[in-house]
Amino acid sequence: MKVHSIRYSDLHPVLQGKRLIAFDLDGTLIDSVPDLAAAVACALRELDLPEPSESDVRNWVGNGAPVLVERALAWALQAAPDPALQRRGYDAFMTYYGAAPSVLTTLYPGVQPALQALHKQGMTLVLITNKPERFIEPLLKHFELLDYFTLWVGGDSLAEKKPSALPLLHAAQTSQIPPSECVMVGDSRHDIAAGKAAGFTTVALPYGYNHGEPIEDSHPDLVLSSLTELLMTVPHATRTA
Ligand SMILES: O=C(O)COP(=O)(O)O
Ligand SMILES: [Mg+2]
Repeated sequence: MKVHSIRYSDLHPVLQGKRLIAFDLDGTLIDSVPDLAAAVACALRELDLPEPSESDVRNWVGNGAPVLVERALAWALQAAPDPALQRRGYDAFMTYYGAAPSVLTTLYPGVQPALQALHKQGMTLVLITNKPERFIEPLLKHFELLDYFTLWVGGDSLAEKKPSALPLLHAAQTSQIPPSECVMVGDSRHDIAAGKAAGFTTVALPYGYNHGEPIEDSHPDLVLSSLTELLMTVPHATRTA
């Protein structure tokens, strides 16, 4: 038996029979913590409170902006913030972050070519983040990714956010693709929990923000080291006798 020819498949086997891929944003496509941390620090300074470090903020990202601000205030006060202070902190954070959401933020390696290739393959790509909706479009535009996505959902777009299945089911339903043909790709336990609850296949990336825990603990279907592995070239040996 000898190897007659080699063909290369463009897609990872986990994408076999799949038509929709839902991507998380923070910690999956973009390393946004430097800008988030800068905005949190400015907001706390405005309230005459101590400023957390970037690595503190890294552990607080994942449950949306209100919870990020609440965690920062609780850290600074060593107690839960009252609603009035939470409101002031949130408003200040939103103003500072809105003014500079992509100054220090970078795209993770391989993201652009992976999205471009998946889009070219005819995959429906959607974005599901817990970040407030108003920041999504400017960020996708800044990184020239907007055209790859047919739909985006923010943490404040619907009645529930990840780990709820709701935003994922909304994306599947809007795209008229059954959950069994959908994949959730993300960096945090909330992405994996939401994906499982929605009946999506789950793919995790270990380089983002997961509250300091290994993403393997959430038991995703697959862990990849970068998005380019979704396009892993697999040699197929066609054998002849
Ligand atoms: O804003 C957050 O808390 C996290 O956003 P993500 O869902 O894109 O990771
Ligand atoms: Mg994330």
